[in-house]
Amino acid sequence: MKILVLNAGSSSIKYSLFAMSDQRTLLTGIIERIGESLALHRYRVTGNEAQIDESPINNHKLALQEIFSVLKASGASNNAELACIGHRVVHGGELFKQPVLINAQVTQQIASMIPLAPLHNPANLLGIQEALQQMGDIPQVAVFDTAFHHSLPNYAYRYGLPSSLYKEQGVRRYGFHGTSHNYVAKQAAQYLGKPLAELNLITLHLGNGASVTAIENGRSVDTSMGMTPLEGLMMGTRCGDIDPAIHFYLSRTLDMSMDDIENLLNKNSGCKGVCGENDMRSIHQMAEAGDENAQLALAMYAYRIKKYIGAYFAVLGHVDALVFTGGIGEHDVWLRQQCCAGLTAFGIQIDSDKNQNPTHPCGEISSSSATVKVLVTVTQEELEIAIQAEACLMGTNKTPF
Ligand SMILES: Nc1ncnc2c1ncn2[C@@H]1O[C@H](COP(=O)(O)OP(=O)(O)O)[C@@H](O)[C@H]1O
Ligand SMILES: CC(=O)OP(=O)(O)O
Ligand SMILES: [Mg+2]
Repeated sequence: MKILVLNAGSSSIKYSLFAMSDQRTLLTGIIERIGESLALHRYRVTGNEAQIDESPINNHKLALQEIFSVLKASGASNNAELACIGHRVVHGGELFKQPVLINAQVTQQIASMIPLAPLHNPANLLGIQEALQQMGDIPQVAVFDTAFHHSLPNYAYRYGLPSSLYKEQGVRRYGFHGTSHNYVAKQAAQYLGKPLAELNLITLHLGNGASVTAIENGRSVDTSMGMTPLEGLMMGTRCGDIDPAIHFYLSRTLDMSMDDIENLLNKNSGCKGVCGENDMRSIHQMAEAGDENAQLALAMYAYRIKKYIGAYFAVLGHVDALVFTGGIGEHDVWLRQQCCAGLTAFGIQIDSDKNQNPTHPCGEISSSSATVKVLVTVTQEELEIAIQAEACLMGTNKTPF
């Protein structure tokens, strides 16, 4: 059985084709900068050279057409062999606690959640619609970022706002990156040789978007992102936790519209707002060259993570392991050191040699005397989506959370 996974973001689409018998990747690619003058398409058919193509791709529809033509030309699959297409859908609200086979009603329900995820759900829906046009009646499965966090207790997911806003408008914490938190938690359990249901973990997904999750006995009990992916850690371009009164202040003193503020907080804040750059590798280069704003952005980024580690220690009482993942969590040696520094009282201590070069796909970087393991795990959101889509398709899908 082969499964194609589409992870459509606002300006990029990642895709992977898997052979499910041994979870092998047959083809994987990403189109970035969709809508800009030159989009960048990188893909690789396993066993062949990576291909890079720069050309204008004006919209998601064209990007998807390109993906399907690569898929067909690669010979990696044809329509007959493709069992289903799995989609990452960011917001599933309270409706979707597990993956679901997509039909017209599900599509409409995902659309109804656009106000809760205006930057993500429209792109996910486009992916679904285009796949339908391109591939006809091949089954499609939606796998939700929010699903893993359905186990949050009400005192963790409710905001201190009037109950009617929760009951009538759905204003609550949902949490995101659930597929990744779930995947790396399973990897950590395997590494530690214990059932996930017996483990307390703090998982840190640090990519362009970033979130931390407190996992108690294998279930998510708190997470840093909120009603939308804007809350929590400071991110590449998103502000994370801020005083909500800043909104009124910006509106009254700078006459900013709601759209201006939304754009500012999502796209021009976080590291980009502080130092003008959102890519962590570039921020390090700037900091090393003496740029004080870049140095400040790094210090703020690490400090926010450390505060959440402390908070989730208090939530969990006992922690078996911290798990770093995402492009930054997997690669940024300095950052891992920085956000664990000074936490020996919690049992956290990093071995700086191991931290330089953690083993893949799951490496331990804590010192041998530490009571809390610190792990670096490569996340595979697309593979996890394929695994969950297969279970959904085969009807073996049980509510896992
Ligand atoms: N070697 C590295 N050191 C520090 N940061 C890195 C490194 N490699 C990638 N990153 C950072 O990872 C981030 C992207 O993470 P990724 O998980 O790929 O993003 P996405 O959320 O889009 O999946 C970028 O900020 C990038 O700079
Ligand atoms: C939900 C979210 O923040 O996703 P991403 O990190 O892909 O932007
Ligand atoms: Mg990622």
